[in-house]
Amino acid sequence: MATEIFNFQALQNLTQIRVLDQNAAFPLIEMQCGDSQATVSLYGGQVLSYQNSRRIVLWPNRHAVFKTGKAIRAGIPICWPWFGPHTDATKPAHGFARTQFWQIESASENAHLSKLVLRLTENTETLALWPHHFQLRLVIQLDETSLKLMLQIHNTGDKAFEFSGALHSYFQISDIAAVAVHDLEQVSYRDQLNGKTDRAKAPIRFDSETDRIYQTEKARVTLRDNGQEDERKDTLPAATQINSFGHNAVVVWNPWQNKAASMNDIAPDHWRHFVCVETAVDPQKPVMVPAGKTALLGVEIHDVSI
Ligand SMILES: O=P(O)(O)OC[C@H]1O[C@H](O)[C@H](O)[C@@H](O)[C@@H]1O
Repeated sequence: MATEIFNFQALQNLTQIRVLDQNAAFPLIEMQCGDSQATVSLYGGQVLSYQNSRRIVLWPNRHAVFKTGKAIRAGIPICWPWFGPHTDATKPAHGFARTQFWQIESASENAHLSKLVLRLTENTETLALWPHHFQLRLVIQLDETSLKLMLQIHNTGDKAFEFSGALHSYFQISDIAAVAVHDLEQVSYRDQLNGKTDRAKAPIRFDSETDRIYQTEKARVTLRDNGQEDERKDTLPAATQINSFGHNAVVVWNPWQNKAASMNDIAPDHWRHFVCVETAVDPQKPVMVPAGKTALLGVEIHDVSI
């Protein structure tokens, strides 16, 4: 049954892309290419983990909660068709794409690339929350040096709709005190904690809760991690380049200790080991998609040497 719903047949004969357990309540797909590996959840249409030959790049969150109706806090949740709280408080924060089961549309592989395409179409639940017909396609491409996600947002209805949202990437870091986000200097941001608008000259460093919407269409943001060596002695200096497409904002978020303590899916102190740098469409500047047209929102992530 699950085979038909999720279309696991699309993975037949592939060796680099496989379903971990066809009968699991929350099916996971593993993708490999060379020494790179990613895990994808059909619930949420979500990359849950990504590592390259050198290190873990996306925060896999070993304490993530898998529960229908709740978003999985790990990897890259898809926030769509709105970002943040809805004006109608009965509707879920960050939309419904991250709490729906997606289907496999197609998959392919060669020695240099593993590619998985997931699909989500409107259904009675989504129509009750958002009265529009749509088809989302998430194209996930893993190669030896990068992970690329392209969300194709197709309006299959007969009138235009607007959306906001985010590819809400959680990056694994050695320690929040050891990282800096570069390339957003001089970009105006809205601070979600106090509603004020500001801009900064220096790269972003973290010493308290941070929740900012940077208003930018610039492609590149660099996350540098000085890799303070901890007791495990397994951290390295690293830099991740995050290239965004189709966005008009980049959100930078870390909940810090108190807020993290109120979340049942972040283990004590684990808030120190991730930072979110999100490829976003600002809810104050939604994107309009005319009937029959397609919009794109994408991110490509790779290491850069420092
Ligand atoms: O807990 P969630 O609903 O997944 O949201 C997690 C966070 O997402 C974004 O980064 C928002 O800017 C934050 O305000 C929010 O707290």
